[in-house]
Amino acid sequence: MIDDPRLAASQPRNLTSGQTAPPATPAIEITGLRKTYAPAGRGAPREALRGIDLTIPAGSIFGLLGPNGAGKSTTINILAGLVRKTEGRVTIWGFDQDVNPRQSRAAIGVMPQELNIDPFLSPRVSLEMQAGLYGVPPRERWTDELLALVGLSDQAEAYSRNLSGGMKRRLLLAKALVHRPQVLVLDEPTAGVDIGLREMLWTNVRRLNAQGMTIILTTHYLEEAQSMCDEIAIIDRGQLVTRASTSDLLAAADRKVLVIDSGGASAPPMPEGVAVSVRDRGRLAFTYAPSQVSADAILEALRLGGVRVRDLSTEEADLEDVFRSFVG
Ligand SMILES: Nc1ncnc2c1ncn2[C@@H]1O[C@H](COP(=O)(O)OP(=O)(O)OP(=O)(O)O)[C@@H](O)[C@H]1O
Repeated sequence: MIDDPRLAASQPRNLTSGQTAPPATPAIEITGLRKTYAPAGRGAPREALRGIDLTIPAGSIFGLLGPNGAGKSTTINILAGLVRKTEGRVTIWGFDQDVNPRQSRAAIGVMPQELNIDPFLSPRVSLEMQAGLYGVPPRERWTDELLALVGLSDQAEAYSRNLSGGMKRRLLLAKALVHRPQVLVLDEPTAGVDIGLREMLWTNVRRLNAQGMTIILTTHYLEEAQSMCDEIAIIDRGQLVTRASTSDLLAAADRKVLVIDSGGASAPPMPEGVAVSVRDRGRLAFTYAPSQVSADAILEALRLGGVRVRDLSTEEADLEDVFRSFVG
């Protein structure tokens, strides 16, 4: 069920000018969220969300991760008011979606995955119309600033159908910001985009976040989530499997790699739990769980085996390891 964005509240909050401090309440509070899609034809109903509880603190850059079909888009579409939840409670910037639908809608802006742009409107007209739909009075609009922010000032009057795919994405970001939402949701914003657009996006995200905007991000690029997000939730098959700060998740991954240049010597017997592989230029890589085995034990095994260590480096776990440990 698609709701009409014209129902949104007409009170833009001047967050990006730094007027609104984050509230004591979280940016988003989700409790017992369930979504069952009605069956298509004679098929079975599809349970996309099976009881999600999630709190997203104000001011964070929050990553919502999960494999295909996990329920990320369903969650985001419920937050955006585009999909009706089956059960549960959703609060955005302190406003309960069911009690204060207009205020909760006005507090959130969503940059969707799909390029849903009217081909016959220019970026300027698109932004003005979007601002109108959100009830932003003309004197409070920031169309020129937004066009500059996303690097579309030169294309402001062009037909949107003549914009490149990357430019359309820039316009989607600007559209999500017309009503100066406190919470910005980016649904797979960098899927298939070039490096220039990525950089523009991350620069803007960091800038908006520094000004107090809460950012929620879904992405399949885990290195991007690792570098951008303070906190991460992983969902799988409609359920929350973990939620923690990025640094705590990485620390808990319990995986390290010790890489040595042995001058071509092969690996001697290793303590239990150490996996050996060969890297480029014959370097040996020892993967181990720091909670079970110390680097010292590996070096001692090398010494006992008569292997000289010419050079040595270590690698920490990354978000990919964390992700794999939770969703296989
Ligand atoms: N409109 C719909 N009607 C029926 N089932 C749907 C609908 N939208 C999503 N689903 C189903 O709900 C489940 C969750 O889908 P969702 O799109 O939320 O996952 P996702 O985590 O965003 O996946 P992806 O990373 O592939 O975009 C999937 O099984 C999907 O097939």
